[in-house]
Amino acid sequence: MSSFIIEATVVILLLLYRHLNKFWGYLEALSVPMIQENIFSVHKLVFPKFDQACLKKYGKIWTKYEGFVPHIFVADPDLLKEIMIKNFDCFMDRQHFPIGEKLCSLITSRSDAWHAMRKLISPLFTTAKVKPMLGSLTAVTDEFIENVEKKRKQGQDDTVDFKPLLQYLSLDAVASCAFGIEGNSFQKPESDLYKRCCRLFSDFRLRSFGESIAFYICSRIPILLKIVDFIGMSNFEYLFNFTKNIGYNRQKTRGDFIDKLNETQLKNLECKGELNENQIYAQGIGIIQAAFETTSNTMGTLLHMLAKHPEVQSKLFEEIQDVFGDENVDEAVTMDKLTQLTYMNAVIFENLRINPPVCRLDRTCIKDCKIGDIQFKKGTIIQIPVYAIHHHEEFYPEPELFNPDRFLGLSAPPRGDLTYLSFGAGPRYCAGIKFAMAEIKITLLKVLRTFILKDSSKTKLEILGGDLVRETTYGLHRVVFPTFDVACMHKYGRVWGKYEGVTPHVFIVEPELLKDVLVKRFESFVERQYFPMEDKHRSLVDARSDAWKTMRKALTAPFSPLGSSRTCS
Ligand code: HEM
Repeated sequence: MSSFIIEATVVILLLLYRHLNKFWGYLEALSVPMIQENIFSVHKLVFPKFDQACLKKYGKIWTKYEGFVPHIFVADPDLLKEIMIKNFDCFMDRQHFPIGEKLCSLITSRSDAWHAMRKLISPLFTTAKVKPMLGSLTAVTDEFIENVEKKRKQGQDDTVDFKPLLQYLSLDAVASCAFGIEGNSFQKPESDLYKRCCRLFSDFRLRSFGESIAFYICSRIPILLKIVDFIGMSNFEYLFNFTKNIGYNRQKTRGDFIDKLNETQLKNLECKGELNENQIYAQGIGIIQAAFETTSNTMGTLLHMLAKHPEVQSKLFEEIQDVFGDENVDEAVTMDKLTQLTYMNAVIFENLRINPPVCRLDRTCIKDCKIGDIQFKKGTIIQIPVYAIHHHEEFYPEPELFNPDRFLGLSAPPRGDLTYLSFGAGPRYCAGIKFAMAEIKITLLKVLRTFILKDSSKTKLEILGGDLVRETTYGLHRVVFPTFDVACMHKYGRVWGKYEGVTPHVFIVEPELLKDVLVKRFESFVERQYFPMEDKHRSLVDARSDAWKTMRKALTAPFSPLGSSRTCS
């Protein structure tokens, strides 16, 4: 008996040794740079910046072992095309986390389950499906604007921290459009739903040396991940029950995401379908996980970039005025109008290049496969350093420059060469892009019609370290000033008036009337607003009537008649 135990132990140890060593020497043989991981400082590591430094130092491919698992980092667009598109069947899955089949949504699903889930979810966020959601989106953005204004008044020096407000907005948008419920996040900012959504991301961050070490050990022995809950399983469980409850209690159909889940479950009961009940209602986790932080993060970084780049802000405002004129946005928003905002597309795409909310993508090799000189072994993780690719000089000259003109004329993000990866690539491309773009565009146009975003010493955007989902979280503070002119135009239309003391002032935005004042009837509006000063101090800028004519004639320098005010003579 005792010899049997010894033999069995030896066999088990040999099998374990063989299993753990199945990749022994694999990365070393690839003859590409291999890096060592500093396991003591993962909590301090800012992954996007670290990847950027690696790309610069090692070139477009580098590798490392995470425990016994080989990771290959690929920043080469041609190789990425092979992995993400041409050989998709060998690299279909994302990196696996042990969350169990019950809580597995489209995001975390693998192989056959992924096919069935994608078939279920893809048709739910097409342009035709997003159209009827525009009303709900505008209502949620109205509430957002009201709350920004409230916060601005409550705070000092017009500073508003946009981060939580944008999170409420994106949560309420998905709650109302997909789940058919009122999120009410602005009224109940500490709701369980909101807190769970935040924890989906914050629980996945390492904050200390101890957590770095614990995660290092647990990630090498996956069964421990189920005991030491690094993933935040209770958040997944909460969102699963949240979705199922809404599904079960739905009285009237609305043609939305929840109806689709219920419909699929009903068919399932009639004859067994490709997905079981758990897999169907787990999709709620995926939709919230995919929509919440990505969209709020994008809108936050966008507002940040616009505060830092007033020239882009003005150009965008002009485009919004061209498309919407003095129409009430709530009534005028249509998919067609949103499509006409082409400069806005370019601004959004450029912001997502500089600040991609998903800074790294990954794939697992599920079948041995050779591409070029590289033999990919089943079980290898492919890491795609999106942030580093987007900030690489070879792909984007002057990569740190915010230049929306790079994407002028594009109605969708570039998908040709794989140097632009904000929404991913290949068959696992983002399934909610149409919804995300509509939400971002409506928010932007409402913000810019109500406020002017200004930079201040408090304007801040930072990428937090130790983020294991590789999804960055930014702390955002901005200064906003509602502009009197913009607010009035919104309220009163293209012409309005006021008295300043006893002097009447007429404000004109109407282009035809402006043409009359500035050009056709120039003789009646030659002078700028009068400020008392001695005539001998008046230059061309403040000269009056005849004096102006004489000076203007004498000066040959180019001089534009554009001015902000004219006095009627
Ligand atoms: C600006 C906002 C968004 C960004 C930047 C974004 C980005 C991404 C990225 C990078 C991926 C991974 C793609 C890959 O692995 O190749 C992804 C996947 C996904 N996104 Fe989005 N997303 C956004 C908004 C949304 C919204 C609002 C929804 C839903 C309403 C959504 C639903 C999904 C789903 C379901 C997946 C998983 C697709 C699959 O695995 O087949 N996303 N998204």
